[in-house]
This record gives sequence, structure tokens and C-alpha cells, in this order.
Amino acid sequence: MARVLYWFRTDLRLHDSPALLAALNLKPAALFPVWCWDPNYIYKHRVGLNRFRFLLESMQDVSDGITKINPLSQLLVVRGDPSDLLPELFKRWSITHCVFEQDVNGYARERDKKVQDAAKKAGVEVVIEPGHHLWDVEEILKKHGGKPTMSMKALEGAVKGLGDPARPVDAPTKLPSPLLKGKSEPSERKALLSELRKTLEGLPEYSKKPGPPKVDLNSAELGGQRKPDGKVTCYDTLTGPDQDAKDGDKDNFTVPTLASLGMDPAACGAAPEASVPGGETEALRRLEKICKDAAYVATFAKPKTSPSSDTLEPSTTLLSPFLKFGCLSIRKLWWDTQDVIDNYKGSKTSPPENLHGQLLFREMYAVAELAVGDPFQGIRGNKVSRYMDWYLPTHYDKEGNKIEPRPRGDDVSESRLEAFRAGQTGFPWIDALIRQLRLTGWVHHLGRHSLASFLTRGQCWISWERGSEVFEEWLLDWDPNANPGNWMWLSCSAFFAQYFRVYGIATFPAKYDKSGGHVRKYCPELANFPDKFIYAPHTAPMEVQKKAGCIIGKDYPFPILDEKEEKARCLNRCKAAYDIGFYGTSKEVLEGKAEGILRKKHGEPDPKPPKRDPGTNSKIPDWAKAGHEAKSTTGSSAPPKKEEEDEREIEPHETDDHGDEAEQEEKGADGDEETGKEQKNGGTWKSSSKRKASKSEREGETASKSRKK
Ligand SMILES: Cc1cc2nc3c(=O)[nH]c(=O)nc-3n(C[C@H](O)[C@H](O)[C@H](O)COP(=O)(O)OP(=O)(O)OC[C@H]3O[C@@H](n4cnc5c(N)ncnc54)[C@H](O)[C@@H]3O)c2cc1C
Repeated sequence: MARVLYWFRTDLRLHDSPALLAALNLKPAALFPVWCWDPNYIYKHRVGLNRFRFLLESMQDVSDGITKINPLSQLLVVRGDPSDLLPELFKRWSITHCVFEQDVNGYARERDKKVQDAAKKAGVEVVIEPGHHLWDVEEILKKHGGKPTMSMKALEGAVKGLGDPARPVDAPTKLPSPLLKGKSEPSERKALLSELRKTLEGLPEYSKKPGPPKVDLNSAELGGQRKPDGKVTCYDTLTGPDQDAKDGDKDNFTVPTLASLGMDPAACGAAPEASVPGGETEALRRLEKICKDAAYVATFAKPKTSPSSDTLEPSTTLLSPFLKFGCLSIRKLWWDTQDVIDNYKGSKTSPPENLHGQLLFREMYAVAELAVGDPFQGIRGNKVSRYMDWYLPTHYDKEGNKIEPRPRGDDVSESRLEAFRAGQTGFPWIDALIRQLRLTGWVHHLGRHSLASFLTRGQCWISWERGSEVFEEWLLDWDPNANPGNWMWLSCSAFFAQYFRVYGIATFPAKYDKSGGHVRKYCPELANFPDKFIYAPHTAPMEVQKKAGCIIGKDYPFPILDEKEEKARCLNRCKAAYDIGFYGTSKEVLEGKAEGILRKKHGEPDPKPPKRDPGTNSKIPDWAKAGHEAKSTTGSSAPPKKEEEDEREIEPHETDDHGDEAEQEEKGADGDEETGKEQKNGGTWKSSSKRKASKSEREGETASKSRKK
């Protein structure tokens, strides 16, 4: 008689769950659907308010779904470290099998290994089923010879022999309950849960254990209602407070509340219209709605979608948070859209730019992460990430352990990073995006491109590790594969090499929306600027600023840097880094010598960026004076004048995206993937429009050629 503990993690759904099916195939006499509320997630990870909200809603939704199928059951939320707590549950509930979905990426690797070892000791059989990806990522990695998949082509080659992803299956119609003697009436669920709780008596509660120390991850959100010892109230009892309890009634395995996590639930309401609700129900509703628009699905072309939107509906699917927490099965998304595409009569798009292409990118990053392991999250020890002499890199002690919190770096870069996080860079497009991210937890892919390019190789020359952390905290869909992977792509550290293609801070958004609706929405202080100045308000004459009710330098900051100047500097640094060709595993990097070597090469030996005013509200930086003093100049961030058109062309056009891979594949030279040098030959890129090769592009070509030599 199997007594199965089903461990829910990032598979918060009942439909198409191979692991849940495997659990049911054991014909269990009792099924315990457990969620282990892991303190590491609260204390050691960067998780902002909105992602917690989304997670809690998703947990509640799956719990409600379970109760709908079996009124005697629900999600059993226990609070503590899974590697401590699950072995106790195995004993006390006489568990015979522990079943869960495979998670081979990031933090899960170590955690699951510990649980597997404990289960083995306890004589509990562990069943693990892949389900978070289209195929089994371990299988893909094997097919790819254990090497990271660094391009769509590599991924497609590796999955060739694996056949189509499996067709999805429906949610079960029956689920056994965590049965205790004599309980069969729905009304008896409370009594059943109380009895279950009693079986756990005597177990140490997390809040009474030493627990992991609170790590200062510079989180902006956590801390509000923490107790003085740094703990949060959701760990006061093992099985949580009964949210419906009047009085006397005790703990009932309930889903924690935001308040019990030390967070202010009201803050989530700041953008109710844009805060995507979590859960399987919402995921399936969204997918159904998307699939009703056959033309949208069949002709989806990622590079043609717009990062700028002043309406509530984004131009892409906004399914990523649901995929992240497993509220939506990836195979269901694949096949539901495939069926729509098959029935569509008109011409259709194909990978990498179509919807399936996007899902393949997700797969590509997962396999690459698995191949590289933990170093994928940063640069040191990461064999696929190029080393560049970024400012504010991660610090390590002598033994190579990461130092957290990171010691402060130079003042200018620190203040630029602060301005970036605060949405106060003085560049409306950047500020609108970061404010949107913070408020809603989601930003369009090309908006993420703009942010990442700005912070790293485009302008600020700050390590992609710092940007990756900002996203880790605020994204609803944060993923240990896609996030660092995309940051490497955008900083030209891996996957993508055309470093001379830099996003224009004003010109890029203007291609999508000349009147700046996105800026007006998220930077309301700029709402009354005329279209002409919306992406560069510091260039507006004083009388225009006065009329708009917003004085630059007083009501909105001056730009924190000179776009053109910094871009030139960054290109020079990129070129040096590409010429030298250090990676995260290079001897010089591991010995701490790489930074000095690179600085010498590109001629900026000073470890700090040149001193300049970081763009405070009180001082007018030189490059912004013109606008402030109402002289007629466009400034460097203004839409380009006619004669600047040529340069504008080298800024990313609509194909500088994850839909661009095909073009790279055709023209690029595949290199040695083992050392991460599979990067494409940046210099061979050609714009679809007619133009002369610009200086920086020629530089890119030279860099590429000398690397090849
Ligand atoms: C700097 C940066 C950081 C990013 N961090 C994350 C992250 O932490 N988590 C995350 O899921 N995506 C991340 N992305 C990828 C991408 O931006 C999001 O997946 C996408 O914007 C989500 O919106 P959507 O669901 O509407 O996507 P759609 O365009 O509708 O695509 C459908 C699905 O395909 C997958 N997908 C699409 N593009 C990518 C991509 N480039 N890489 C991996 N998967 C992709 C997602 O699961 C997405 O939900 C990042 C991109 C950048 C540039």
C-alpha cells in the first residue's frame, strides 16, 4: 500500500504534470501533497514583493484545485528546510514513496541531492520525473556531449534525436487524500488536518532553531515586519496559522500570507492592473485567450513585438511567470500553439523568431546552465562567460568564496547603480522600464535588452552580475538559467558577440513609439513634455520645461552620464576584452590579474571611471547645460539629427534580438564550444538597410579578425 509524499516545487499545477501522474500510477492509499516553505528562499535569495505575491497566489490556487478534486485534501504547507523536514515527514507519516518533478538547475541541485540521500536512508523510494522543460535537459546535455548549448543551432542539433516533446495530458479527476482513519466526509477536512498536525508534535519549529543567518542581499523589500532577530513570523509554527480560525483553532498547513513574510501587502496594490495574478487557473485562461487569436500565434515574430506599451496588454504572451512556477505546462503551451499554427491558413513564422523559437531559447539556457553549473550565475569560474574589466564585479575571498554583501566599489559606479535601481538615471526610457519592473515584476524582452545593454557594455560598464541581481530581485519570472544567460547575451559576454551594436537610449524606443507612452505612464513627472523631448527632456528649452511642469535637475534628474562619450569608452573596452579573450576560467582571471592587464591594454589604467558628477539633482553636469540654459541643441540623447542617421543604423534594429540567431548562424563562424568560444563572428553582420560601415562597426570587425588570428 503506497503512501506517497508528493513534493510540489516549481510545478504548481495539476494539468500535464508527469511527476504527479507518476505518483498516481503508484495507486497510493494516501497522497500527501506537500509544499516545504524553505527558509533559504526567504533569507538567502533575492526575492521581491511581487514574486512572493505571485508564488503565494499560485500555491493557493493549486491548493484550491486539489480540494476541488478531493474535498478532504489540500496543499500541506510545512515550514522549514526540506532537507531537515521531509525526512521527519517520511517517518511520521510512514511514507513509502517521495515523488517530485526534476529540477536540475540552480539552487535545486544541492537541495534535491540532500533530500534524495535522506530518503535513501529512510528506505523511501524516490521517483523523479522531468516536466519543467520540453525535453529532459539532462538527456539534451548528454546528446550534446556534455557541452553547453551556446546557440539555437546547437540546441536544435542536440534535440534532433529526441523526437517531439510529449503531448500534454489533462489534470487528474481523482486524487487520494492524506487519509487518516475514518475520515471520509468533506466536512471532516479540518479534523483530518488537525490530526495530521498532531502527528508532527515535538518537531522543532523553525523559528526556535538557529536557522540560516539573515543575509543582507541589499533587498529593498524585505525587512518591514521582521522580528528584531531578523526572522519572519511565518516560521512561528511548523504548520502555519489557520487563516480561517476564529480563536483557539490552531495551525492548519495554510499558505503563508505576505504579511507573515514581513511584507506589506498594500504595496502590491500599487499597480493592481499590471500585477499579473498567479496560479494555474489564470495561466490556462491566458493561454486559451492567446490561442483564440490564431493570426497572433501563427505569425508571432519576437523582434517585431514592441517593448513600448501604454496599454495594459503586452505585445508578447506574458506567460513567463507561469512557466517559471510551473503553473503552466511547457508542453501544453507548445502543443496548444502548434495546433493553432497547423490550422492556420496564411503564411507563418518559424524559429527562432516565432513562439516555439522562444521556448527553445528557454531550453538552450537551461542546458547551458546545467553544463556550466553554479559558476553560470557569475563570471569567475564560468567557462562560457568572457571576462571584461567591469566595474563593481563580484568579490571573492582567498578560497574563492563569494563575499556577500559585496564591498562598495568606486563612488561613480555605485551612484550609477543606485540611480539605475531607483529609476532616476535621467534617461526616461531606462527609468520608465526600471520603474515598471519594480512595480509590476515584468518588462518586455526588448525593454530588458535596453536595461541590460545600458548597465553593462553600452554605457555604465557595470558588471552584468549586478544587473542580474536587480532582475533576480524584481522579476516575477526570474529563472536561474534565463536570467544570467540573457545578461551574458546582452553584455556580449556569451551567446552574442556583436558588441558594436549598442542600443540608443532615446533612438531605440522612438522607433516603437514616437510619443513615449511608456515613459508618460511610468514617469508621470514627464507626462506633459512634448513628443519631441520625451526621451531626452534635458534638451528641452527652459520655457518648455516650465510649461511641462517639470524642471530638469529639480523635478527629474539630469542624465547620469554622457551617452556618446561612454559608448565610445565602452566599445574600446569591449574591443580590448575581445582581443585578449579572457574567460571566467582563465588563469589570469582566477589569479586576479586580468583586470590590470585589460586596463593597460585599453589605456584606462585608473581602476575607477573618470570622475564626473553622477547626475545629482543639484548640480548641472556640463553635457546637460545646453538644454538647461535653453540653448538650441539636441544633446547626445536626443533623437538624432539628419547627419547622425548613419550611426543610428548601427544601433540595434528590430532583428537585434533573440530572433536574430538565424542571421548569426548563417554568417557566423562556429567556434570551440568547450571553451565557450562558440561566439559568432560579429564582424560579418550586415544590416538589412543600405548603409556605410561605421567606425565602431569596423572596430568590431578588426576585433573579430584579430581574435580569429
Ligand atoms: C537581461 C534579460 C534577463 C532575462 N531574464 C529572464 C528570466 O529571469 N526569466 C525568464 O523567463 N526570461 C528572462 N528573460 C527572457 C525574456 O525576456 C522573457 O522570457 C520574456 O520577456 C517573457 O515574456 P513573455 O512570456 O511575454 O515572452 P514570450 O515572447 O511570449 O515568449 C514565450 C516564452 O518563451 C520563453 N522565452 C522567451 N524569450 C526568452 C529568452 N530570451 N530566454 C529564455 N526564455 C525565453 C519564456 O519562457 C516566455 O514566457 C530575460 C531577458 C533579458 C534580456
